[in-house]
Order: sequence, then C-alpha cells, then structure tokens
Amino acid sequence: METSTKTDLSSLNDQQREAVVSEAKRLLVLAGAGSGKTKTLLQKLIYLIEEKGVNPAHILAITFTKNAANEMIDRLIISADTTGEYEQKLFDKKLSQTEKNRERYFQQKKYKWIDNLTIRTFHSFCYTVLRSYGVNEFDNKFKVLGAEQQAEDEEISTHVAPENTFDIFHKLLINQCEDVTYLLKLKRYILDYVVDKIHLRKEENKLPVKDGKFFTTLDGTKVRSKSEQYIADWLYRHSIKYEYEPELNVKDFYFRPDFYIPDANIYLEHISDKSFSMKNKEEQFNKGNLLLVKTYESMTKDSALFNHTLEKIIKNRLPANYHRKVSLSFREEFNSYHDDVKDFVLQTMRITDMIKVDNLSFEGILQKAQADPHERVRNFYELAIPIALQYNNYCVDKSYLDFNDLIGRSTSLFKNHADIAQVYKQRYQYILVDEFQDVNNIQVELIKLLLTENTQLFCVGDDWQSIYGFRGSNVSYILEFEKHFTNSQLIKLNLNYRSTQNIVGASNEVIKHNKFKVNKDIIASKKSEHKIVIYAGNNEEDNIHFCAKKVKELLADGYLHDDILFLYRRSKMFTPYLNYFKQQGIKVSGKTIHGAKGLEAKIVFILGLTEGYGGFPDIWLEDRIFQVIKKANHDLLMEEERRLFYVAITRAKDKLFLITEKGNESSFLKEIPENFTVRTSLPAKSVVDKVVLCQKCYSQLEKLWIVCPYCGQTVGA
Ligand SMILES: Nc1ncnc2c1ncn2[C@@H]1O[C@H](COP(=O)(O)OP(=O)(O)OP(=O)(O)O)[C@@H](O)[C@H]1O
Repeated sequence: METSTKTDLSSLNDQQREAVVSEAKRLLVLAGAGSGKTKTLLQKLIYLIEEKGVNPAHILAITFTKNAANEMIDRLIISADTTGEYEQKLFDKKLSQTEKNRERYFQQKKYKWIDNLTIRTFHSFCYTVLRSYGVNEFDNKFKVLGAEQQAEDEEISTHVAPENTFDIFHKLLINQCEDVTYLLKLKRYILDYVVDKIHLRKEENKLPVKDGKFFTTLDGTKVRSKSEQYIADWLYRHSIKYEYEPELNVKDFYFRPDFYIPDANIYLEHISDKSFSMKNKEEQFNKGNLLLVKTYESMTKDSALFNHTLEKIIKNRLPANYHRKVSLSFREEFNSYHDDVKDFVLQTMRITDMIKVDNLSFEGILQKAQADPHERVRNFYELAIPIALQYNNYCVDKSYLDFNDLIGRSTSLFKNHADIAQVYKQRYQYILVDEFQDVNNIQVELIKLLLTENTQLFCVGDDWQSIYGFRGSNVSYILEFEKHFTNSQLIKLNLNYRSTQNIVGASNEVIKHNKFKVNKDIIASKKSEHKIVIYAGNNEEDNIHFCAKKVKELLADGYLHDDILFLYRRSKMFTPYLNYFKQQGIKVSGKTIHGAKGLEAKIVFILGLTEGYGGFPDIWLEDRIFQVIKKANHDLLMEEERRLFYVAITRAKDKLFLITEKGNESSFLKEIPENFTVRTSLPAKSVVDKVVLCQKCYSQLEKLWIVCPYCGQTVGA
C-alpha cells in the first residue's frame, strides 16, 4: 500500500523508534507526560502501512474520546497533505467546528489509506459492532443513552434515545413511590442522610441546629431526638394529627409537653436519660385533669415492641370511627426536597454505572450491602438497587443502550458467538490503544476477546496520568501489564519535550509521593527561564484580579489568547473569572483538568488549589456507599488526586501559575520544592483603592506599581 507520506523515524528518539519498529505481539509504551506517546503511536501507524505494507483495513486504533480520534486523523492528514492547506484550515479561526469536521471528512475520503483505517473510540467501535451483529445479542435497531458523549460522535448522534438517563431514573423513582412503604422509607433516608446528615453529626458539631431541634420528621417538623422523630413518624404514617411541643398552661406555669394528639386528647412525654424530672409537670396534668402518657427510651430498642406500645396507648384512645385518610404522593412528600432527591438519583446512577463497569451482579451487591454494619449503607442499597434493576429492564424494553451497555453487550456478543468474534479477529491484526492507563475492566475484556496469538497489540499510556478511577478505570492494567498480557515488551519514554525544567522537576517531585506507580526518571528537554508562580490571594476576588492582571501582561508581552489555558476541577469555579475577564475584554479558554487530558498550552493557570471540598485533594469518593462495590482506601484515592494535579501541571509548556488562598493552601503545593517556585502578591489593594483613577491609568499603575505613594514601601512588581 502506497501512502503519500514517509515514516520519519529520524524525528524520533531511540526509545520512540524502538517502539515503532518493534515486532512484539504485546507491547506497552510507558511514558511520562509530554514524552511523545501520541507522536509515537501515529508514527507506528504510518510505519506499519508504509514500511510493513500492512493493509490499513487490518488496523484498529482505539482512543478514549472523539476529540482524540479526530486529532489522530488530523495529524495523519497533515502528514499526507504536502500542500499544507489542511493544517492552515484546521487553525483558521474563521472556520466553524462544523466546517472543520466537514473538511476532515472530505480529506479522509481523499486519502484512501486513512479512510480504510479504523480509528474509533471504544464506544463508537462497539456501536458499529452492535449495529452489524447486535441482533444476536440484543437488538440492532437500538438507541444510545448518555448525553454528553453522544454530542461528540456524529454517527452515534443519529440514533440518540429521546430521553436522558437522569430523567429515566427520576421517573422510575416516582413510579416506585406509589408503594407507600417505599415512599416513606425513601423520605426517611433523604431526611436523615441528605437533609439532616446525621451520619456526619458527631464529626461536625457545627451543623446548623435551630433551637436545639435537629431531626426532621416525615412531615418536616424539627424535633430534638431520634426517638421523638420515631414517634412523630409513626403518627404521620398512621395519619394521626399531632402538635409538637405545644404551649400549655394548666394552672401554675407554662411548659411544653413533647406531643399533643388532639383527636385522642392526650399528651405524650418521651422520657430519656437526658429528660428533666417530670414531677412538677405531672402535678399540673393532674390538677387540670388532662391525660398524659409517657414513653421511655428503653422501649425504643425494639421497634416492633415500640410500635405495639404506641398502637395501644394512642390508637385505643382515638374515636372508634377515627379515619383520617391522607393519600401520600411523591409530589407532596418531596415538595421541599427536590435537590435532595436529585442527589439520591445521581448517587443511584453512579452505583449503577460502577456495578456495570465491573460486570458485577446487582443482586450480589444488594446482598453484600445488607451485611454492612452501617444502617445508612444498608438503607441506601435497599432503596437504590430496585431502581437500578428497573432502569436495566426499562432500557431493554425501549431498546436503549447506555455507554457501558455498548461495551458490555459487545463483549457478550463476542463471547457467545465465536464466529462473529472470528470476523473481527481476522480483520484487525494490529490493535493500537491510546491512554491505556484509563481502561476499565470491561474494556480490557473486550480487547482480549479481539486478540489472537498473532495480533500485534500496541498500547501507550502513563500510569502517572490515570485519573478516571472514579469512573471505573483500573490503573493496575498498566502497572501489571505483563500479568494481563504475557510475554510482553515494555518500552519507557522518559524525555519530556513539552515543558521546561522547573515544570518537569516540580511534577516529578509531586508524583514521588505516590507509592502505587512505576518509577520513571522523566527529564526535561527544555531549559527554564521562569519559575512556577504561586499566588495566594486573600479571597477569590483577589485571585481573579491577579489572574486578569497577569493575562493582560502576557498579552502585552506578545502571547496570544490561545496560548493561555485555565484549568480547574469543576466548571462553575471558572464562572466568576470568566465574568470579570469579559468585562475586561480578555478572552481565554478554560477546561476542567479531566477535560484537558492530552492538551498543552504555553501558559497554564491552575485555579482552586485549596484544601477541602472542591479543592485539592478532594477525596469525595471516600464514601462507605461506594466501598460496597469497590474497595478503595484513603491512600489510593489520595494518589489519584495527586495524579490529577500532575496532569494539570504537565499541560504547561513555558509558564505555570498556581492559584491558591492565603491560610488555606493545598497540601500538594508543599510537595513542590521551593527552588522551582516563586511567590508573588498584588499591591495591597486598599492602597490602590484610595487613589481614584480612570480605568486606563489604573491598569497602567497596576502594571508599574512598585512603590506605595503613601509610605514608600515596595509593594510588588
Ligand atoms: N522526538 C521528538 N522530538 C521533538 N519533539 C517531540 C518528539 N516527540 C514528541 N515531541 C513533541 O512533544 C510534545 C508532546 O508530545 P505528545 O503530545 O505526543 O506527548 P504525550 O506523551 O502524548 O503527552 P501527554 O501524555 O502529556 O498528553 C508535542 O509537542 C510533540 O510534538
């Protein structure tokens, strides 16, 4: 097969070249950030076709995102296009993304050898497998669920399900709540663990407690103890009206008994070891000839017995014809708790996803959860698993496949139909996988089902950049590659072409704190002219002003808007920055760190380097609920957080700005030795504020600000 391009082995270093020409049937290229993994993989593709005469139709290259697949195709077209026109169009700001996609499509058709290659994401590959053969396993006229990813893939987007996953789960939950027992159990769960967060109470005494009342009853009343909550819930479930702590003055003084039940005309006091003596109050009841019933904490230990007691003392005193029918509905019950129900739905979706990624059984997980010592965990699964099972049935019924199903159904198709597997095994004699550190169990199973002894499997990845553990990826496939793919060859790439010495040095030092990794000595090919800048403002506003000021300076120094990239954990962190930048006429792009995988920029700002929620590290997956499915200890989760920080740092080519907050700095910042960094500060803002200047002079002054005009002190460059 003649390609119009030439393998440029001379542009590769020794290790990259060794990987490209290797004849190993199983090969892992284990590399550091910016060491040319993608470049090596592309050269391998070209080398196979051009030097080895491999028919492109026999090559399957798998990426994780549609963007990565497109980038691979773009780089192949650029290498084939001697006119340089395609590259120009690709970077032409006047062309829209749709126009660029169309151009890619035409170019791909023009170069037959590129068109004959299969360069796909795992999902789109499985999508075509199931469109062709799915009738043997499921239905080949299926629709795909999973909004964000679909948008990236034109082929899949033509068969998108008309509803989204969240709405399906939510709808199924509402239907399930027609069963009143389920409804009230769900409400109790949400009130306890989402609204009241009773499981966090011991550690966080700071939770807002109004007037000592902490526990929320099923009808939304705030009461003082779990036992009072139990009594109130019992009354609610039996549709018996009650007043909580009504004010009473019988004869001598005012006081508040725990409950009054008007239809039975009785007062109820629950006595715990914390209760004050009842003597004086009981006298008042006698004087007023009112009926008081007492329940005791010891009774609550056995809920069946306590129910029976309440039945006896309350129901027997209700009028014989007492019948207060209240029909409970999802809408009414959760009227004030929409967001909390949403959290429950999202958590149910997450565990459904985790169970499917690891190909586990839903019933098995329910059983395991029931043996958990914590009531919260047991209750969660008892409520969530029925919804997850209904979701699966619903998808079958509607012929929907979500992204896990696409892979799961393809693996079972290959397992159950050797003849179909054979078609693919024969077709793809070369399988190349990018970002191998991100594979999950079902993806590896799929790859294994496509291999014969003679297939060349070529994987590239960086264990230090594995950041999708929370979605089910399993870094051990790269760490223990040899165990999964015997007789494999390992080639390490350790020269970083992207970043300067300080950036590479800092990233090496940070990652050293991880134990679960392959050791690599990554060295920088570029010398450093700048240190990494750490800025700790007093608050977010300070940080926004600092970033705006720096961006203006960088633009004035000749950098382009496109050279500057802002990175953060969650998109909403960037919103206040963007708003201010817009006011200032600054255009910069921002990405979540997960979304910046594989990208690079001359200047990188990393926002939110603080401790705690939303900062670094933020070990949100450390919830006992997830541990039922996947054991993950604190140290391992911490390591993934550190890898996320590593990915962020290593996107920068020349200059790196780390933005934190005074007094609340991320512990990861301390892992960077001081000789790589410089700390900076803005001129004291209050000083600048006292000077009333026009905007133009203000920004001039900010830029040149060296000496405070009042005290003469140097306040910053
Ligand atoms: N042998 C080489 N000589 C010069 N430059 C190279 C070489 N190999 C790679 N590069 C350059 O280094 C940069 C990083 O390469 P590439 O994007 O392939 O790295 P990567 O390992 O996939 O990075 P990451 O995993 O961090 O996203 C690119 O700008 C690339 O052109």
